[in-house]
Amino acid sequence: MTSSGAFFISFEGIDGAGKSSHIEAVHEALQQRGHRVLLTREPGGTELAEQLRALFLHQSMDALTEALLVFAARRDHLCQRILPALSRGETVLCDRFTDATFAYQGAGRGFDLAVLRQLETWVQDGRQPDLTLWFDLPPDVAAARRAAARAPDRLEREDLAFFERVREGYAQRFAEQPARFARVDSAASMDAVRAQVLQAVADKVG
Ligand SMILES: Nc1ncnc2c1ncn2[C@@H]1O[C@H](COP(=O)(O)OP(=O)(O)OP(=O)(O)O)[C@@H](O)[C@H]1O
Ligand SMILES: Cc1cn([C@H]2C[C@H](O)[C@@H](COP(=O)(O)O)O2)c(=O)[nH]c1=O
Repeated sequence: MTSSGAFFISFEGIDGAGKSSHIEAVHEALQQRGHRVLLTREPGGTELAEQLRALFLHQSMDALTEALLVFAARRDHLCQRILPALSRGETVLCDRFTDATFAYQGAGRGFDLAVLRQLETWVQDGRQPDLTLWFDLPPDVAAARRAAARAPDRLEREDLAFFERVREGYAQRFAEQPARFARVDSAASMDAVRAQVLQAVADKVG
């Protein structure tokens, strides 16, 4: 929590795990409790970062380029939107943040974690979410949900083994920083997932 009483909450998980389906419920619950809320996403959230997102999702590139693009987008997003919102006392709900980079580029692509840690330090200067909701779901279930919902983008065309590694990457971050994370069993029904999510937010925000 910042000195102004605002919270920074991130939503994480493999593609199709259910983040987007529940972020709006958190938004509404916090607004009903009187919070002013910034709802945003990564990569994205600013004009520049949204342009980087379009490149990231649709152009092929190597893992270092992926990492540099998402951290460049993150730097702009943090400086232009997230930090100013927190300073104004707004609570920030962010659909993905740096745990995604460790999970996708680190665990998924096998990119050097030490380099990612260095980039994380330069770009964020110690700033981490106050709470990270990790929507955890087996990759085969997530793939079936995605297939029923939409056409895949570049990352979503990766195979199940890739998403197993990404899931393991999230589990690793969870193990390293348990106080920051709440694991959500995303295999449960929509209503049961929403209840877990709202409880985790209430436990943190009060
Ligand atoms: N608990 C659930 N039970 C059944 N279906 C679900 C559940 N949660 C989400 N879904 C469905 O799964 C699909 C993917 O969900 P959603 O778009 O919220 O995932 P996501 O984590 O935001 O994915 P991405 O990160 O790739 O955008 C949607 O069609 C959604 O309706
Ligand atoms: C922040 C971030 C994201 N990604 C990947 C994860 C997803 O496949 C896409 C974003 O799409 P979504 O529908 O908004 O979830 O980008 C990544 O690989 N690395 C990152 O740091």
